[in-house]
Amino acid sequence: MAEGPSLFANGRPFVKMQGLGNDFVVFDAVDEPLHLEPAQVRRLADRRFGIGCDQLLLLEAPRDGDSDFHYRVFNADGGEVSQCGNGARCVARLAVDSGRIAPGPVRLATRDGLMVAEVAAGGDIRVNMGVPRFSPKDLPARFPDARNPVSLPLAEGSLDLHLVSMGNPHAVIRVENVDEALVETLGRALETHPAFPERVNVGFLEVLDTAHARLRVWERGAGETLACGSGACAAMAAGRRAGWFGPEVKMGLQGGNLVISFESDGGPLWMQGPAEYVFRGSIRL
Ligand SMILES: N[C@H](CCC[C@H](N)C(=O)O)C(=O)O
Repeated sequence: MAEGPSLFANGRPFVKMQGLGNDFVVFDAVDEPLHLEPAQVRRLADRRFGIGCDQLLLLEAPRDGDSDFHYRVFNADGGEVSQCGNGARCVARLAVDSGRIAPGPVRLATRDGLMVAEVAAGGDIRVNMGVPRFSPKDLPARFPDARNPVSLPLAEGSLDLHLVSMGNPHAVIRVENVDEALVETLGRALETHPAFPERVNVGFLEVLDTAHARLRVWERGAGETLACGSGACAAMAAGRRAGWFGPEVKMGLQGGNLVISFESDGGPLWMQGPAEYVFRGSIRL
């Protein structure tokens, strides 16, 4: 089919990828740096006027000797953030397939720290998501004291919020049944609550047993997604700290399952799950 030469000439190549339905537009900016304004990110993420995604990811050249790549995350609302777990699996897959590095672990540096990803048996990707942090100031979150969970007064009662930072802020709420959780109503209200100066991702966690749970996440800057990798890690960390979980949990999200495990008590969290290509293309920015 004739491509309509002028329409696609000089477009910037991109790859569309997804992890359990959390979807991404990925630009490989290792050899050719790319600067995007928030308005450009919003348009690229728009499912009618752009390509469409929950987050836009940049794979960049390393900025230090301790990493193979620098990894940047932008939410659909155009804001740059410091972590995206499902996205880390996708850029790790792209990095391995790009042939730029020898087979083996991929060291991804973010604004918040270093993550190591590797291809697991069966083709999934495993990512060391680092050590979860529980001090409200790490999110940041402003509450009268450093207690965690915090009880947030609402018109119809109060909510226990389990606060976790995975490099990005999460508030986890335990619910009896995720299918009946008020994900949009509460998610939207909490995302922009003044207690969270940088806003917050809101997880709704249904504990099935010490090794199984279900989770829905209202994501900062993207709304409810089919899966949230850092949200699954935050929910596991909160549940482990509260005594609900053992050292490994199969976390059931709308888009599928992630396996989240602690390497040791107080140690880093590992997240394992799929990372898939959807299509590639080019677009004039
Ligand atoms: N909305 C998140 C970023 C993406 C997180 C999610 N897609 C994941 O897989 O971790 C935030 O603002 O921190």
